[in-house]
Amino acid sequence: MGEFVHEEIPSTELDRLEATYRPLADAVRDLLDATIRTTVPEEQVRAAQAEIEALVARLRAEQLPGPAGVRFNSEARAWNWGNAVVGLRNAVAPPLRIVHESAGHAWAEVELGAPYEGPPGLVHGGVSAMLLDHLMGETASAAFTRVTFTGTLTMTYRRGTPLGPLRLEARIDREEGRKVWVVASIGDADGVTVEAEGVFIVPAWAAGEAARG
Ligand SMILES: CCCCCCCCCC(=O)SCCNC(=O)CCNC(=O)[C@H](O)C(C)(C)COP(=O)(O)OP(=O)(O)OC[C@H]1O[C@@H](n2cnc3c(N)ncnc32)[C@H](O)[C@@H]1OP(=O)(O)O
Repeated sequence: MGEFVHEEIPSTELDRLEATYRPLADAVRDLLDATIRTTVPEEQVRAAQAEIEALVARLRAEQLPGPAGVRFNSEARAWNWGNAVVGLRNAVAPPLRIVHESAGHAWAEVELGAPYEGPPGLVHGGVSAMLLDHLMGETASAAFTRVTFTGTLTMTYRRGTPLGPLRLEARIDREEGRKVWVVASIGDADGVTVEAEGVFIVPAWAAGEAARG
């Protein structure tokens, strides 16, 4: 596993960098959607592909050796720009903007479009699980006061989740030692579509205990 890296970038500088990268990722998100939905003639597709390949080469002129990782500074600011769910620089991430209502209760509102489709017009079940997994993990981590990893995640798909505006909600149900049970849901305007229950675990290494053999 990679590490949580301490990197001393001042928060004001992070704000500036985020203002630089957010519109870039938003433009690439739009590109994902356009790639799925375009009906322009074939020669236009080939011309667009060549321009995209040139842009990729320009961006790759200087880049990190691997994934973005999770970083934090001494001002208690953490950033995970590549994260699959909340990553500001990850065009695959919606990205989810999570509100920590209190330690142990979080929610997010998101609009999912064509890149998240599974059954026609509906959110892919794996995408629902991915979004809830992350929201539940952050919730179990009690607004970043501890590290938890998903141990077991159980999904119940009550009805199809339509693409479009959705609300996700998660709460800590109970705790026992290093185990944290979290319940969560996704809903549309007509009510709940997906429910989830998960056991999130503060790993032995993060709790300062020796892992059991
Ligand atoms: C602050 C940052 C916030 C960011 C939030 C991000 C959210 C993202 C959520 C994720 O997607 S995390 C990635 C997916 N999950 C993983 O990759 C986890 C991989 N597995 C592990 O790292 C370890 O197996 C794990 C941390 C889950 C447990 O390792 P430990 O060595 O700490 O467990 P240990 O064997 O000591 O067991 C501790 C307790 O947990 C129980 N347990 C262990 N593994 C379990 C499991 N998989 N499911 C349910 N319970 C489990 C175990 O029975 C025991 O219960 P008891 O205390 O009652 O005896």
